[in-house]
Amino acid sequence: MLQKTSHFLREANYIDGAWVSADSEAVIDVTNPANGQRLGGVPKSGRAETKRAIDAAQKAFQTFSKTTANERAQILRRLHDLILENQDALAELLVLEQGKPLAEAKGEVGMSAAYVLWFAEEGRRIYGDTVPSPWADRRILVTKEPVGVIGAITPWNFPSSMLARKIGPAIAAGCTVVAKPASQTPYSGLAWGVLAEEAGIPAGVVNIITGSASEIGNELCENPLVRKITFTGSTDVGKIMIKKCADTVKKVSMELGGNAPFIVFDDADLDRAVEGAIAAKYRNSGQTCVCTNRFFVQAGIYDRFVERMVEETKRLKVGSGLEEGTQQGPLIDGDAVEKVEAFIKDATSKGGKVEAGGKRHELGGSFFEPTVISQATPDMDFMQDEIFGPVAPIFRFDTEEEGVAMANDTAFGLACYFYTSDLGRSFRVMEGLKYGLVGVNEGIITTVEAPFGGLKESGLGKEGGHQGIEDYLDTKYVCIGGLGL
Ligand SMILES: NC(=O)C1=CN([C@@H]2O[C@H](COP(=O)(O)OP(=O)(O)OC[C@H]3O[C@@H](n4cnc5c(N)ncnc54)[C@H](OP(=O)(O)O)[C@@H]3O)[C@@H](O)[C@H]2O)C=CC1
Ligand SMILES: O=C(O)CCCC(=O)O
Repeated sequence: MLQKTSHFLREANYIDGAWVSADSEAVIDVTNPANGQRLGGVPKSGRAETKRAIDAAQKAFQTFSKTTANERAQILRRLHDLILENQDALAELLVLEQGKPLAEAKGEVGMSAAYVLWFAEEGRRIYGDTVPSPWADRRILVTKEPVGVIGAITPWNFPSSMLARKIGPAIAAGCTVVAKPASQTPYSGLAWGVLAEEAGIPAGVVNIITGSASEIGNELCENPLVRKITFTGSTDVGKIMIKKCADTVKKVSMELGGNAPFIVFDDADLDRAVEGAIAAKYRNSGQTCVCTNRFFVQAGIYDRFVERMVEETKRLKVGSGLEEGTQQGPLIDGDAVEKVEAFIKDATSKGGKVEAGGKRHELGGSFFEPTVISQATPDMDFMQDEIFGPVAPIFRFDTEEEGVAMANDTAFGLACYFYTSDLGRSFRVMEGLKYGLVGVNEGIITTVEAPFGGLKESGLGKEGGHQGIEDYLDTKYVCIGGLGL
């Protein structure tokens, strides 16, 4: 382990500028998914610790919300520089607890820095409006103000960058944060406490707490001091949180599950489509909410596409994320492996054909072979459910209308992709797909400059882009009379 990595491996919570244990001293074990070995333990905090963190955030908000946008931009720039200075260490930490290949982890940490810089800049452009008044003697202003304390809950698949999308805009807007990282990958979350401390962010502005999901989640949702919940994770938990936030009428932003279709039309550039397909399917071993869940391929190109996908899938190097050249790390845990096996069993029992992979990898543990299944049909489970693993089911369709209808046949609406060389079709299909993110002849599209967020049961709100700061702001209408005009 790099010396600097151990500097970031904190086994305490960061509350009100101090590193503290759980009241009970209980810990949650954290293991390395590549070898099952224990990496360490983090506090198993609950309601009481969360309440203290919220109180600290509320106290800090009183002064932090009064800082200028420029001061906050400087803080965020320091944070950005620190992330980049420590990119290797933070990436190694991420690989150790999450398993993804080091190159992807470095990319994720780079993305975290990019979000922080983006919001440093956006914070200086929080403009209000002056509105033409219907009254000759009054004037109308519309101002934007930070919403207050933010509760942020993040998943294990992007333990660094999902916090960047929440802490970045919160600080830029003048809010304070209580964040709960996933229990399987808490170190990358706690590292934000180290970074905040070293960037000189005032105590109480950023608090990171690990522990019982339901206790911390309930306190964040129910405490009236928290004015907004931002959550990335499964749709099931997102729905619970939306309901819990109703009693205190909080703002909610939800980045939930996806069921991304990847449509390949007969007129697509096959090489480009296969390259995009491999990236969109197997990034983070398929454990990304924007990873392709279902490939829909038009009949005229179907066999050639399957053949090429199989060829490229078999080439993927599976191994520990820290090993040079690894393209596929382990899945997060044994449950994830069992879930993937169940999808394959269901598909093969209904006529699906395993063309590549299909079983646990010889490396053992939670390593799984990248898998291609042809002859997929809509009655198979992955038509509706998120696989979140390295399985590529390939469905066949005949007409454009049929392809789009199959792609839209889901409760989800996060990312979708399609490949065609026909400009008219590009617009027709783009407009017909009910998704928040659309890749046209591109398989990797996430960037800090663009609004990321789903439709339907994939979520509410946007992260990134100029839209990404809106949810951290309240809009206030001010009517000024008595001006003697
Ligand atoms: N959209 C996305 O990016 C993601 C989608 N998923 C999907 O969800 C499936 C399950 O993954 P999983 O990690 O269990 O996702 P969860 O939604 O369960 O976990 C995400 C975060 O929510 C927390 N959480 C869990 N239950 C509650 C609760 N009742 N109240 C408040 N917070 C809670 C978790 O804490 P803790 O870790 O302590 O349990 C974690 O921090 C995946 O297989 C995938 O299909 C998962 C992750 C990300
Ligand atoms: O899976 C997610 O929740 C976010 C994906 C971010 C990315 O595309 O880099």
